[in-house]
Amino acid sequence: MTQQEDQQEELAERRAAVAELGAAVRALTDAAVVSEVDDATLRSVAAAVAELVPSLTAARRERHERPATDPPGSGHRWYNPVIGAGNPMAPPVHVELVDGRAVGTCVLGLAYEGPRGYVHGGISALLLDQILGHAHGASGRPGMTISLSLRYRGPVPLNTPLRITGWLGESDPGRPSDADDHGDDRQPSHAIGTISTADEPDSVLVEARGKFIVPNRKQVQRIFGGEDFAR
Ligand SMILES: CCCCCCCC/C=C\CCCCCCCC(=O)SCCNC(=O)CCNC(=O)[C@H](O)C(C)(C)COP(=O)(O)OP(=O)(O)OC[C@H]1O[C@@H](n2cnc3c(N)ncnc32)[C@H](O)[C@@H]1OP(=O)(O)O
Repeated sequence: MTQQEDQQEELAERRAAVAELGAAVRALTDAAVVSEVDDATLRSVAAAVAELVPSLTAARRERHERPATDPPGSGHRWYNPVIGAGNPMAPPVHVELVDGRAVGTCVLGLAYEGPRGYVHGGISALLLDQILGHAHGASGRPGMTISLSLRYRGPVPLNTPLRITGWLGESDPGRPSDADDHGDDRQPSHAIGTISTADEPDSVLVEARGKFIVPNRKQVQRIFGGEDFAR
């Protein structure tokens, strides 16, 4: 095996282990929010879970440090709170690009509840921000959200397969392209997204409009310390 194949195998192993833990803790979170067992059982589970923490934090990363799952250039985000298999907070949403559109699918359990039986509006905003980000990134230039507005048209049901779609709209027509010495065109992109159930994809429950920019070199330096933020 070449050294590169060795590294690929190691990375795949790491990602599989990370996804395994993510799924197990996600299941624990779901169990914690649906559980109606007696208080003594809740307390004994709490104590058992607390005992597990030090075995994970024995080797830890800090803010700005890359996890082993996301080597430079991979563009991966295994702990992303929406799509990351390693993040128990993430449903996770599975995203595919279909004809230039980003299409996400997921089922949200009771951990994401807002109105009883339905998804919290902030969670809908989180999913749409992500999917708009994918629609923008599909153009080859991943960016950052500078504005996001939502219209909640109908309640989004929990425990129901959902479909989240994002695509790019027209850019600001009147805005001059004042390309500066950092080489960006400083034209925010407009992205549009919707959430519906998988069964009724044409019935829009939430609609989002967002603007994205590609940070220029100075901004990347200021915010991310110069590292290519999207890779
Ligand atoms: C991020 C991860 C990427 C991972 C990629 C992986 C690959 C997979 C692909 C895809 C999936 C990705 C999915 C991610 C989805 C999640 C996205 C998020 O949640 S992003 C976090 C929330 N957003 C922020 O935190 C921005 C916070 N805002 C700022 O930091 C500043 O406002 C900033 C840097 C954007 C501009 O600040 P100044 O001080 O440099 O510039 P000023 O003076 O304020 O701007 C003047 C005008 O010029 C525009 N402008 C500034 N910079 C621009 C630029 N680079 N391009 C175009 N216009 C720009 C501004 O919008 C403003 O316009 P006006 O007055 O509002 O109309």
